[in-house]
Amino acid sequence: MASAPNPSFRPEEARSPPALELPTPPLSKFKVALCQLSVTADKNRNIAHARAAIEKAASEGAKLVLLPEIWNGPYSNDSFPEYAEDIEAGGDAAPSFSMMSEVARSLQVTLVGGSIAERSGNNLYNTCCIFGSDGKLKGKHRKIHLFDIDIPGKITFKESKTLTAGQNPTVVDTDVGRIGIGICYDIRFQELAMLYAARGAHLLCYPGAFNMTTGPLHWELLQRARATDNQLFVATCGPARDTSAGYVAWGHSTLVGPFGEVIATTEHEEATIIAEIDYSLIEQRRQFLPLQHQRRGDLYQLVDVQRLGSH
Ligand SMILES: NC(=O)CC(=O)C(=O)O
Repeated sequence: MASAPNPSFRPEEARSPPALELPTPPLSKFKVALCQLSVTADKNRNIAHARAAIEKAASEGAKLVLLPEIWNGPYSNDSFPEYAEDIEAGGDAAPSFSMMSEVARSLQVTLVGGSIAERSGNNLYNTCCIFGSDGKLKGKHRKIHLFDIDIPGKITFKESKTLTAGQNPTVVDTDVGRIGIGICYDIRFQELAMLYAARGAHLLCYPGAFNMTTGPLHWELLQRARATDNQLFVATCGPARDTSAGYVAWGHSTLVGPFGEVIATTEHEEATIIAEIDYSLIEQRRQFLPLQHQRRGDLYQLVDVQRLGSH
């Protein structure tokens, strides 16, 4: 049955929530590095290894470097407490954190530091630290959606056994644009990506370690969906696959452009992808396909509760 047109519909009021203007970043065309690292049980080795990968990426011209989810130790509930760092205390209590800050400053790169387990009081979080090219902490994203799944005969994992969920979406302004951050399972929640787009993000970064059951079906699909729906860049970075590990990661770190196109990707071995991001493509794609102006805000709305709360 055909429905009657909504007489109160005004296309110009239909964006939900009102999209912010895309800010002009200091750099709008630059190289990004996705460091798909091998991870062992030796934390000191992992830290030195990550540092060497960041240095190599910077020497090849990368201005933005991404690390994988949980890169300083094994991805397991048994390991999270052992490898966790007290980021607020810093220094010896946070050697991974200190290395990232120091290397970002000395190489003058923006660093989306994958994630590490963070200890804060009695809680543990799966936390991504984002450093500016001056080495200062620009933002800290605690994984909002914990990875609790049970696919019988395939994979059961409950991050909530040891981890606490973060409470805040994270958008940071950097030399290389406005970046929205999610960690792995966060990529499954389109509302978060839409919120970041509405807040003017150019790029969404998801450090992630999908697995051998969901990875083949969902990993690339979700990245391309987030990029296509929101018409922005999406970058992901996972650990290299270790088939002897308790949790076997899918790998396949990838950069996707605002038309849903895979710009660069890799398989499951250790690798660093260096690729170019050109933000002028965002405006171009949005002109070709003006989704922001065609949303039916009279029929559905995304509510940004943090922006509502601040008024
Ligand atoms: N490991 C994760 O957080 C997510 C994942 O593997 C999945 O969503 O599948």
